[in-house]
Amino acid sequence: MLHAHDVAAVRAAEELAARDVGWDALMQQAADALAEVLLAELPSGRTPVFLVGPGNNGGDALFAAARVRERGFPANVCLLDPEHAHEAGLAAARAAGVGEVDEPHGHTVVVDGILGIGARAGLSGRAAGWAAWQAETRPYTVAVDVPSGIGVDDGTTPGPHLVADRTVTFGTSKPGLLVGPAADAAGTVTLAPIGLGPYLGEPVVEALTTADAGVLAPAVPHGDAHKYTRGVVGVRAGSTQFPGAAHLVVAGAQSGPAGYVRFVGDDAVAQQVVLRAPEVVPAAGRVQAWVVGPGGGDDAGTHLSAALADDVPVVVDATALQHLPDHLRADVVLTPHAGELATLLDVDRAEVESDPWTHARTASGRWGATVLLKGRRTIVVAPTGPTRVNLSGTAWLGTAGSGDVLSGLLGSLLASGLPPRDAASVGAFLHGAAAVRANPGGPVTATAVAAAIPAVLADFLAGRLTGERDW
Ligand SMILES: NC(=O)C1=CN([C@@H]2O[C@H](COP(=O)(O)OP(=O)(O)OC[C@H]3O[C@@H](n4cnc5c(N)ncnc54)[C@H](O)[C@@H]3O)[C@@H](O)[C@H]2O)[C@@H](O)CC1
Ligand SMILES: Nc1ncnc2c1ncn2[C@@H]1O[C@H](COP(=O)(O)OP(=O)(O)O)[C@@H](O)[C@H]1O
Repeated sequence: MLHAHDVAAVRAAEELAARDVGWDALMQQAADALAEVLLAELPSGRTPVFLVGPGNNGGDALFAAARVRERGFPANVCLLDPEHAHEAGLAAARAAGVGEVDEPHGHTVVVDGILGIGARAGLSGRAAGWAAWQAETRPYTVAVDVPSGIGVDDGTTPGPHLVADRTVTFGTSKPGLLVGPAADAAGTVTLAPIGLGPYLGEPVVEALTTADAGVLAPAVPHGDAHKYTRGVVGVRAGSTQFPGAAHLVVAGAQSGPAGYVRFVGDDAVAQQVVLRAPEVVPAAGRVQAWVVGPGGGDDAGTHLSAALADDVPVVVDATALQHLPDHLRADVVLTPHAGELATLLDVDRAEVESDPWTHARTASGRWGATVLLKGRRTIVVAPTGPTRVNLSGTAWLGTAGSGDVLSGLLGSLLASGLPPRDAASVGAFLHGAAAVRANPGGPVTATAVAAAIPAVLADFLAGRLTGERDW
């Protein structure tokens, strides 16, 4: 599991760590780790320019520039404010023979040490000018701790900021490196441990990795399992207008760990579902989880009420999102995309896209439900506990019907006994990985994504899942 902590938690941990080892040792560890990545990563034959701000982030950059120079490679520094630069760091850089330039222009490799976790989001003045230059010329950029100018704690980018190809972050990840538009500005994130681990509390954001199959353990059938102990998932989806959604939700439900799929809906649609998937039972009955809404018709509200009355976990998607009662339970999983969440919260879609985490939390708080906000980095917010962000997948997954497959898979995971946060986050993870598996580097259909899920799930359980994202 990847973990991210907010600025206050990092500051508190640094304070405690510094009591044990001293501030200087912490910074030296950070600079060492940064220099190692730079020496391994930086394109050879080009001189990097280290952009240096007034605080400790600039200090890290200065010490790292010194290390790079000491190892025989060229390095220039460019000070944002020559009156305010980390003194010991500047002395080290000068002693190592690092060059000094007044402006970064002309460099094609940048190390961004302007601001770190001490920054307010949005750069101004000279730093904003550097951000504009960087956006225009796109030098290869490594950010120190965080790209300068992002909203470190919320993942927003309300003003000028740098955009990195790689970010070397210290001690723990930060929310802004995982969620929202800021995460896109971070590029590939490398975690450099600097010994904060023992001093950090519970993370605010987590992300599943290929090593987290333990989350699926409660859903794995053992020797004496049968179809009912594996869980029954009930599907209330599709309509005469959108019969395909019924097939796709069923395909998603059948791809997961549950042992039985029921379908409740329009008779003609139910007949088609059974023709295509003969394992499905087209009748109401006891279920351990419901999926309601994809391709739903005028009766989506009635289906939602019926599902909620059953007192089992419910996945609420698409049309059913228009019929929410005032209060829901934590085992109800709402699965809007940004447009649907905007409608639910009566805001513009662009507002949700610029600050997805806040809006997902708002919805979770308002309804008391678990919210899975779909997108490039799908976000799962439960009423309590850390947010989970999904780092698997491919932009090719943005294809009609793939959300229907996801809702079916989530229903299966819930029916098999996973708690809502785990079901939602592992469902998004497997769904994204299946899209890559279905056709690496190219287009996929929702049907192909569903078909790829069982093998991806098996590989995940066996600890041999690779290539789970294409970015
Ligand atoms: N505290 C420590 O011992 C460690 C800190 N480390 C580094 O220190 C960084 C944090 O250092 P600081 O607390 O000095 O903070 P920063 O280096 O982020 O800089 C804060 C300074 O920038 C100014 N500032 C804030 N927002 C601004 C904006 N939008 N535009 C212009 N100026 C702005 C502030 O007034 C303040 O003077 C971390 O991100 C990390 O890189 C690492 O060396 C690891 C150890
Ligand atoms: N750019 C993207 N990168 C990765 N995944 C994406 C991207 N765009 C959409 N997705 C994923 O594709 C799925 C689309 O779901 P949804 O919008 O509900 O589609 P539909 O309603 O057609 O089924 C979601 O799982 C979402 O996270």
